[in-house]
Amino acid sequence: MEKTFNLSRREDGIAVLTMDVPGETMNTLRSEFGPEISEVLAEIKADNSIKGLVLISGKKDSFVAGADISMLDACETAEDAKLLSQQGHVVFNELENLTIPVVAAINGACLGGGLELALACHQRVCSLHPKTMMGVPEVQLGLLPGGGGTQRLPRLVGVTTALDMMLTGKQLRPKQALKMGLVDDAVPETILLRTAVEMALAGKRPTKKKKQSLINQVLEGTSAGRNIIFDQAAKQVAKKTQGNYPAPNKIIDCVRQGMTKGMIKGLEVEASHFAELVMSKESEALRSIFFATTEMKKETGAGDVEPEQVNKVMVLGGGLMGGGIASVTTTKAKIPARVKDISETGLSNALAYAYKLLDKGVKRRHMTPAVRDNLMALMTTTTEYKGIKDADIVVEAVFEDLALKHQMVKDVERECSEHTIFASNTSSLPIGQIAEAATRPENVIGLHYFSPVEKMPLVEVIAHEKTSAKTIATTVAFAKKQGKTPIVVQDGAGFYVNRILALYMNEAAQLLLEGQSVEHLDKALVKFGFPVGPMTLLDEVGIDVGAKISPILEKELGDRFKAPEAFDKLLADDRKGRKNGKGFYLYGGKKKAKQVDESVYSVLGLKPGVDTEASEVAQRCVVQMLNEAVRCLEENIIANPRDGDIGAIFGIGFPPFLGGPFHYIDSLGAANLVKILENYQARYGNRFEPAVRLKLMAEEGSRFFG
Ligand SMILES: C[C@@H](O)CC(=O)SCCNC(=O)CCNC(=O)[C@H](O)C(C)(C)COP(=O)(O)OP(=O)(O)OC[C@H]1O[C@@H](n2cnc3c(N)ncnc32)[C@H](O)[C@@H]1OP(=O)(O)O
Repeated sequence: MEKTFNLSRREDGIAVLTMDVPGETMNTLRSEFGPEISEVLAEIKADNSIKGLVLISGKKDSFVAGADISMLDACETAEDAKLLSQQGHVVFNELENLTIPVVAAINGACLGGGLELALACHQRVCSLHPKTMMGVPEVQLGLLPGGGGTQRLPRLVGVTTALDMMLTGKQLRPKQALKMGLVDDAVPETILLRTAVEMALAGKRPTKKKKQSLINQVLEGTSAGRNIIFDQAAKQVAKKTQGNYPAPNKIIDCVRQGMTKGMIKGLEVEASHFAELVMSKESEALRSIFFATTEMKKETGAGDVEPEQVNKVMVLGGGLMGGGIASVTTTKAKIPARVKDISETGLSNALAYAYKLLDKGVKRRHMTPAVRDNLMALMTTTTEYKGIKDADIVVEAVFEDLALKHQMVKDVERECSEHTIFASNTSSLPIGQIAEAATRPENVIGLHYFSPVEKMPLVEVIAHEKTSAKTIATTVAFAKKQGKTPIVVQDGAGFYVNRILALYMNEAAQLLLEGQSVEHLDKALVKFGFPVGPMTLLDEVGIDVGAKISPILEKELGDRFKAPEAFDKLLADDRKGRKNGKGFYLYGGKKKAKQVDESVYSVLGLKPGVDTEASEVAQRCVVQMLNEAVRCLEENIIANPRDGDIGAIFGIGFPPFLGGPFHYIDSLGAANLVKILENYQARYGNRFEPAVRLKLMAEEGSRFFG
């Protein structure tokens, strides 16, 4: 079998151990490497001519991406997982206990177990390559660093910094890593190996500890101080996770026990907690998201049709969405974008949007002012159709008005080229209706972004029946260059995400009208696992936007989408939400904590009654979303349950620890969900009628995933 580790000896006495997993684009750690690495370490220990060791990756631009997640998925018992962690401890301890200096030379992704491997070396030097990132993202998989990271990281960079890294899973750039003492040097890739060799030749030197503030020295230097840190961390975790994610508290416990009772005890606790987490349903759900998104990275959205190159983009409309779309085009995809708006105000908004994003990067030292200015230069503006003849794709982000979009289609076909794609950012209008104005309907597609554009990873790529495969493939590739996760959905009012969201929001509105308070509704759904509650979301999206979409959905999809008429009173009272400072909550006040605008009850003619059980409130809203997701699948709006899960998680923040609507239905059981829906149908009406496919699955006892 081809070896993963290759040991080469240099004349200066430094040995270079190169890790290069055969046939893989990334190095990952697997238990099968155990015997091979132990053999190599024994060879190194036995060879007195070796004065030092450099560990480097044989991959082009990645070091080690962590433990092989598929290996973790294959664990059948907690004992299997615990053994993996313990094996890692043995190998990393053996590496750390070598008497010769060991230096990790890091170029590219150094994540999870990969960073833990580097932490077991005596020193670390990384390259300044754009892909060089270091972090322990295990928490995003519902796990914890199980290769000694919970013990070595705090001892290297301090408890506070280590907890921040482990509880957020943040990935650090070279200069950040150097500043915090995670690495001893950060150098151009061309001299990475040479620098590592020089460090090894210089002999073992403890990594320079970063200077800590006096208060941090006290907090971290005493058990009482550390307990304050741990207790604070636990409070923040409870607020952020609402108790839905077990990993963060286990991370805190590993660090607490290790710092209190020593590293050996800490490693024991780490292996036990790691094992429990590998077997947890939350981690299984989060790992499924990793596998899904990794698989989606390779898909063109149109089979084996190759995308066209997009070299120039035009954005019609410089508003909130247009500004965001132009910004991610220039700052992420690094493609020139020309923004057209009818007013200079709109154009300046788009420029300001991009500048604000980029300047944040400068302030965080992620980029230099020169890079910012170069990227800003990629965005140009116009109030005329000038300088767009060579646009490869035009993204329109104008008002949700069909006639206006028809005019845009005609303008673009007149002013641009025959190959130019017309992509509409419409959130609800069927693309087929927009394409009716086109002489080249094969070039018309939907490209639906979510607000805020720079933060929400999902885009829906909506093909109408005449959209060409080339248009789909080109649009999908373009969205990926913008850093988006695209799902290809079929044409239909509300497409997928807004369609399942609409029923969820309508049910929240019904509950409000039944006397539930605004804050209770929001707290119930946040407790369930959503990032924000439905009333907050309506304020953020815009009550007027919701009111515009509802009738379109009701007309196309049926009465179940009928929004409560009482909500018309909100618009009559000019309540649009955050955008005009008047909605379910108060805006513009000095108080940090959001406050409900109590006057909303009188506008709706309500007196809040007794808030019922939060789980019941959440369930009524969520089962509406689940049921409609199944309908979207049976109508082929979405291609498969995987896309439905990713769309809901990345588009509206469906709780990731549940794996998405379809994974959640599997965990609930189709029969159980049908029973809940039929119970609600009897109590609240036919809007709860179970989807046909769901009833069939209930009868068959089938699941969406194996
Ligand atoms: C011991 C404990 O601490 C446990 C751990 O270490 S848990 C693992 C922690 N590591 C991670 O969570 C990193 C996961 N990977 C990524 O975030 C990304 O892959 C990347 C940032 C490293 C690279 O991203 P990108 O350049 O977009 O490349 P792909 O995502 O497409 O990945 C390329 C191929 O590598 C495979 N891969 C990457 N990481 C892992 C992993 N940890 N386990 C298994 N496989 C991994 C990925 O599946 C791709 O494989 P393919 O055959 O090319 O499809």
